[in-house]
Amino acid sequence: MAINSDVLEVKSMTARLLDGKRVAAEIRDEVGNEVRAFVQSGGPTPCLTAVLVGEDPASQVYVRNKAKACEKAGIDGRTMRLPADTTQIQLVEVVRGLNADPAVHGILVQLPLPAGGNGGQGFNERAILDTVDPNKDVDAFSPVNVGLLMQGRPRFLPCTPHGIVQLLHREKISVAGKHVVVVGRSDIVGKPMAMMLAQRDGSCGREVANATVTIAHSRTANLAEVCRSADILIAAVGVPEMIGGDMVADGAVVIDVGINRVEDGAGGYKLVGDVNFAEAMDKASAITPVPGGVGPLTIAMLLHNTLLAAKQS
Ligand SMILES: Nc1nc(=O)c2c([nH]1)NC[C@@H]1CN(c3ccc(C(=O)N[C@@H](CCC(=O)O)C(=O)O)cc3)C=[N+]21
Ligand SMILES: [Mg+2]
Repeated sequence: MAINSDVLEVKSMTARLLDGKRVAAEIRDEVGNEVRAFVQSGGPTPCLTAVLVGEDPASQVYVRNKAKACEKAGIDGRTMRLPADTTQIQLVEVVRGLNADPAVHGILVQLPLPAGGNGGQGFNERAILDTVDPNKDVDAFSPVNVGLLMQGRPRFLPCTPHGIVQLLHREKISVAGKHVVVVGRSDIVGKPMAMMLAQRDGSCGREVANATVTIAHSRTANLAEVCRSADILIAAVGVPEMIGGDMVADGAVVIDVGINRVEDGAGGYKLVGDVNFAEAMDKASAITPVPGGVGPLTIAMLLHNTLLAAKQS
């Protein structure tokens, strides 16, 4: 008997893979070209300084990746390594020193700060981030930059949400009029992401705007149902594979922001997202992988912001 797909009603589809790694490489090349042109025209070599407190293995990997990416783009990428027993006052002083250094255009305090830091008391993270000069705040974490973003006149766009905007734009996925569900309400991803996609015009990056946005979180009632109502589902919760196939509508676009290190059963670890990839793959029309999705875009947009900071200095 001939197989007639209309009759069989083929339910399972395989999603298009959104190759964040490739798009990030494209953006890094563009930034590299702009850096060269800027320096050739007499501008200073853009300089990003990451402050790394303690020896968290994941943070070491990220900071090393940032330094490598800077170098390739012609950006002076520096890392200040401070011991885990650095005090709050010392860390604030380090940030003030970087604020005052005209050779430094971008400052990034790598998070999380070590839990037992500041002589066992833990750091006041907010106070440290608030110390970063808003003109050098390439993470866009400072209250001034969050406020400017909220008002639709951003100075810097936060790197992870901006990376997602770039990915959607370059993959020609329109958000206008669509229902976007952002799962997670962090200051770093969830909150700014929702704001950026809902804005009226292109102020927060390209033509990615005018979405109808729902922010869902751990206290959302009927979370699976809310997620299933999304045309575009953005998962930023930090819980490994929390978003199952039952939470994804047929044909939805799935953006997985999670970077979770879980044991691989062979004594090592592997990276998984917040989305159950295999399950979501059968439902979604397009999906980002982990690794190779949103993570590399975050770094590419950090380079972009560092160039912007140098140009504005
Ligand atoms: N002040 C500050 N700014 C940040 O932007 C910041 C931070 N602190 N703390 C940690 C998070 C996390 N983050 C990532 C960046 C790149 C990858 C990345 O490149 N991921 C690769 C895999 C890397 C790996 O092998 O671990 C990928 O997804 O393909 C992941 C995560 C930036 N963060
Ligand atoms: Mg999936």
